[in-house]
Amino acid sequence: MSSLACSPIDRISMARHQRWDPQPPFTQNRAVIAKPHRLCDQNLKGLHSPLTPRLDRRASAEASMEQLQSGLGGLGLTVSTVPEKGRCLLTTRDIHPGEVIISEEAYVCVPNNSSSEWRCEGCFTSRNLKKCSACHVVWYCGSQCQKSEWKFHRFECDALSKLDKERRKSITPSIRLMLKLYIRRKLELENIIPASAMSNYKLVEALVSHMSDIDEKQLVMYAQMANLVNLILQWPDIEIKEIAENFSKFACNAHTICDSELRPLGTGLYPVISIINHSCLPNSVLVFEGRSAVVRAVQHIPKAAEVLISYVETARSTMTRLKTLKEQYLFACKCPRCIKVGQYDDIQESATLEGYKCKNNGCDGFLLRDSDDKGFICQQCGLSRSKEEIKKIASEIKSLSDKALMSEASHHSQEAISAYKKIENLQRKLYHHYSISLMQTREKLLKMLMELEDWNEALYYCRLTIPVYQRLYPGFHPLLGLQYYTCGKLEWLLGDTENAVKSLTNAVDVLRLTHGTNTSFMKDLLLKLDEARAEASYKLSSQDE
Ligand SMILES: C[S@@+](CC[C@H](N)C(=O)[O-])C[C@H]1O[C@@H](n2cnc3c(N)ncnc32)[C@H](O)[C@@H]1O
Repeated sequence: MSSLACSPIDRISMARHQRWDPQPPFTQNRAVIAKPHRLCDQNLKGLHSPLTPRLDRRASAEASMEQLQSGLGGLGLTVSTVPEKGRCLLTTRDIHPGEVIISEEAYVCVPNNSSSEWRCEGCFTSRNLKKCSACHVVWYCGSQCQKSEWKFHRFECDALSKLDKERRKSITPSIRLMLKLYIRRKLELENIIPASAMSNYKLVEALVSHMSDIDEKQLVMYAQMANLVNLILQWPDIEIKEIAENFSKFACNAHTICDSELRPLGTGLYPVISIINHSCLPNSVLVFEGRSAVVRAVQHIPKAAEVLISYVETARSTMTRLKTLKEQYLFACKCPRCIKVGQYDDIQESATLEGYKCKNNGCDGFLLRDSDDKGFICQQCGLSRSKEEIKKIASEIKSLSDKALMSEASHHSQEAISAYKKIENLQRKLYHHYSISLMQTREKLLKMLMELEDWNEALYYCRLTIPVYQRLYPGFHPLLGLQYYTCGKLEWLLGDTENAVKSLTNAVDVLRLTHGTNTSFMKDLLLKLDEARAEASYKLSSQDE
């Protein structure tokens, strides 16, 4: 009773392994603003100073805040302000694990299209696409999506169609998100799209921009991008300075929209969910159902507690997380994990995740630099490893990585796999078995082997990653649930029903909290678990007979 109705490759997640891309848009990560090409003159004057506050603007902001509070009140939530963090979202009731805290439609969103990948403007699918025949920038899967987007695209299409071919090529998703933001504002002002308590331009105005904290280089980039937006729209009532500030808002407030398996699809602005602050030990998780953002509790959240999600990959050393948060979100995290920076436990954890292993294969210790910086000493057995030996292995890994990347680029999968296997071998000698780098290589192999439908080998590498996932993502983390799911699907496919039941059960235990149970993704998982259970009991009863 196998469920092999569709091809196995469809049944197994792959692209979420993209999360290790050096430029993440990964899951809860915020959007990365892509640099536009070939831009016109800059206008930096006064960009550092805040926009002139007007009295009427302040009054209407206060009114908008009151409406927001009443909208949130119905959900058992409230907005407050805390020193050092700014606004924050608090609960006014107990929230149970798995409960939806808030869900929000995108105020504006765009697919992350590039020169090599396109998605439908409406539903983000990459199948059966047709280009807009007027602007040649936007794609649709059919007339339904085209119709639903038309009220926005009407204006955008008109503006984009006037650009020459070269300039159209410089239209990045970030530029399009900004165009759509101004179009949405216009539609709201003209009452074509009604503003509501939980969805209006005032909420965008209230977002943090950090304009006075960002460096000159970044400002220049935002000014260039703002110029381009201004040039495209040519509307008299928008200021370059305000557009630049909105780009800065995107950088610390926009979210990467992902599918259920956390594969990035697009970028969206969710002004209410953007009130939620960060913790490296979050009590909630943000997932997407289509273009809607959904925040679910992953633990019990008592009344009057702050709702917290993670903006960054939590499976990183404290130093790495702090650096990323500072660079991208401009704050120093003081969450319960980050305040431990420099303490012995934290040093041990960082050295395990990102450092080297003991030379003695039987030893589980972690290594720290010796006092004269000539090498590293195992903190458990005292054995030392020289810098030269480490450098030698690291340089072998580097040249193999170059080779693997070249093979991948030229679609020589077998060559790439063989190079990655060699890398994995060397990394096992170099890094601790909980190392993130080693896990990334195994993820890479898992993904490539699944593409080649080598299920046995894929399962081998998948199983190796599970203990690392369990350590890196304690509690209820969607990535842990998804890894169990991949493992369960491979086991089921290979006829290892007993283990498939265990892995799929583990997946359900995590994912029902992070993803709920109503989506087609979850219904599919629950169905697979039922089928695996039925097959396992059938096998058992056949053995008894
Ligand atoms: C998406 S906004 C969150 C809402 C924001 N506090 C506000 O007032 O609108 C992200 C910004 O909030 C602040 N923030 C978020 N989490 C924080 C934390 N744990 N500690 C300090 N500041 C934080 C930082 O300024 C960050 O750039």
